[in-house]
Amino acid sequence: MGKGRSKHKQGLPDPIEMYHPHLAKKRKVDDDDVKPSKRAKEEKKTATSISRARDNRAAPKANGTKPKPTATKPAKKGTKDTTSNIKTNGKKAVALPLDSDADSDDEIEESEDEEEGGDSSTGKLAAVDFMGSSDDDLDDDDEPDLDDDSENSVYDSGDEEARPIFSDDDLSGSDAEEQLNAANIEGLTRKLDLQIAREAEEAEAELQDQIATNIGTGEIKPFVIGAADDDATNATSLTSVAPDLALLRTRINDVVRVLEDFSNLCEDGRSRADYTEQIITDISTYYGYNPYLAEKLFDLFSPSEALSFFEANETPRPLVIRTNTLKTHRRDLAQVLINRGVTLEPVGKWSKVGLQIFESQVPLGATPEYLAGHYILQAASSFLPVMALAPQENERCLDMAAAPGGKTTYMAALMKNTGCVFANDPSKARAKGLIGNIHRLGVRNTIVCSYDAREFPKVMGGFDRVLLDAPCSGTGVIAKDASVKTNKSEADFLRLPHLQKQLLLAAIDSVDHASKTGGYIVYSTCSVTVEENEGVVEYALRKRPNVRLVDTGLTFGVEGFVSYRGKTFNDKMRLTRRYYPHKYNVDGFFVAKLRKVGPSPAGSSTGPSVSANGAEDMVMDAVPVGGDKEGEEGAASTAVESGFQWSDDEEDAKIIEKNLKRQKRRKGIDPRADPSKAGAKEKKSKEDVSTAAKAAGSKKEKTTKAKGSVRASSSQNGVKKKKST
Ligand SMILES: C[S@@+](CC[C@H](N)C(=O)[O-])C[C@H]1O[C@@H](n2cnc3c(N)ncnc32)[C@H](O)[C@@H]1O
Repeated sequence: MGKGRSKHKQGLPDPIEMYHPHLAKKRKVDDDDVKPSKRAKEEKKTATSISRARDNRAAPKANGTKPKPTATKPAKKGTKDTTSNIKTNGKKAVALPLDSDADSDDEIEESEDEEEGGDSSTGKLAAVDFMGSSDDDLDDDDEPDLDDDSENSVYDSGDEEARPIFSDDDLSGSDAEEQLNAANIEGLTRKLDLQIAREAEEAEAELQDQIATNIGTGEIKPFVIGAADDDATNATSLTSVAPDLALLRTRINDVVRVLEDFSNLCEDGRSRADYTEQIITDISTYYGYNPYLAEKLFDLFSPSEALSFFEANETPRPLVIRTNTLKTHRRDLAQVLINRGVTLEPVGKWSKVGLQIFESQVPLGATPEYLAGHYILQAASSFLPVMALAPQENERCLDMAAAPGGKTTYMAALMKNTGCVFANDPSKARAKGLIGNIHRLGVRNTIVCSYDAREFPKVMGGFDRVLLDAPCSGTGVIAKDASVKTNKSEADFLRLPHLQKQLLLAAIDSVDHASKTGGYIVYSTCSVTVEENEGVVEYALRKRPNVRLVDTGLTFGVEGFVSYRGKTFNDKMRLTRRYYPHKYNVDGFFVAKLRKVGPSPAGSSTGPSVSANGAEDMVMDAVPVGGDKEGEEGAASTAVESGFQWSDDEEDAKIIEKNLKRQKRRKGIDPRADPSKAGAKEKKSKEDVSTAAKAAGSKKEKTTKAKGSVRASSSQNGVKKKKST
């Protein structure tokens, strides 16, 4: 487990270098250069190897070919300290910076800091000792390690110093001088040989580089489009069923270069659109995307950054676990897992609960600690919306789309099992996983319910904070689910934003603007498209003038778009945060935080006027699981030609109505049948919700009762609810 995974730390990264074929190739030469361990020992380790390691680290990915990319392997960020299973971070001290962050939002973590002694240096030393103490049976050096760090190590094991080849102590008098000369000559000759060999290698690599990319001194223009047009066979070979991937890759690189220096490199008579069209065709063939999605994703970035994004989607993100602070401390968990043969390191300074796993001798989903709920396997980026939400103790919070509960259980942990979390998910199958996680992790302040969240304001409101981690197209998690490449069509990018907009309005309407401690809504998706993110937030800002965008409080992330392809968004959209795999080595994600400053407009707290059974069908279709052929056809009729489009309310309504009718027909229900019958079904469906949700009441009149149950739940936890509900 963990082998072959990227070893780059997640989150706030070292400076990112965008993909560049030359650099990549050069870097490969450098990498090869340092490979023979003999040479590594001969050369002085310190300054040179540090700078080389840094260079490597700054280039998380490079040129690659499919299906087995020949890419330079992502350089390892950390150096494995052979005295423990903790990775160092290119620093001399092996200290595990556990919980060294000054800010603290949770008592357990604070107490950890206190335990470490207040003095940060002491704390670090303690951590060193702690890690060192567990080294005896942890040395996995015997294990053939594909990801052996030694190549890129900044330091070898421990603090072992680089020893000079010649030591004064070994030599004396003229004998010594002779020996010295002989040794010197031998040493110098060897050094010279190595240097010559290296130069020859570099020259060869450069030559290959030039041949592959037609770069030369920059005077030769890539002849990419004409080449394909003129030579039908060549064109076919690049785009046919079995395309020549190496050639395709070369052409992609060349077109990127042209697009980034268009006035100098374009062929006569060729427009930017010609090149763009070419590269999108090539990218979809090379990486296996449908052309619609390839274009949509390509448009988000500069050409070279787009290539980095597509490339990053070809490799998995590191495995991360979140410490369940309801049951343990990260330091303790780390130690136990290290003892089990897990190589890990804190996920980054930005999180006090995440551990990034590099290697494991045991299945992490089946350790006693896992079963006891000491941790949950959770992608690093999915910590972020909860951190932005920052739920407080004793608050009443709603997780609108909660299954399988990674975020719900994190919320409960931050609230220290006080107050109340309503965890909602309309998919009963997925809700089972949610309930399982809640039990395993020892969460006691959460009520599970199963509504179409668009109905939530009708069911109950007055929450201090609402998290809407919306169903989405999953364009941020393509590395995890490659089916997204082919099964997301234009129809999905119409249908999903409609649903997301309605869900966001419902989230806003469920919040108590007068909350003493909160009044916040966090909207997140694991998608990077603008329609599902800024587009949805913009719509909500327009429809609900009683909300404002506020700072997410997250310490890293790219600013959201304030304008995109001719559409201008609210100026505050820059407060939203985007996360990209190629930039932070995390899943693609979007996080926006809103504050409700006044009551929602009268009559606004309703979702679409649909029956519950119809709504549930809609919900199921909205869950990101493959393309719905029927849906595609239906929505395609309203689609506009361009790759990027905005829909209005009228369009929303039409699409929803169409979908509902179709779903009813599929179920054998006449869509024109008497709605009162649908009402009967609605009643039945509502009877199905979990017992806890029933207590909350499925009708508005029952809201007061539901709130009573919330109070009961809170007091069960021995906590007095501050705020009157
Ligand atoms: C991105 S997943 C949520 C992941 C979850 N927040 C977590 O961290 O484990 C989106 C969820 O939205 C749910 N969903 C789909 N349509 C919905 C709707 N209309 N109302 C509420 N939830 C919905 C899906 O069942 C799915 O579980």
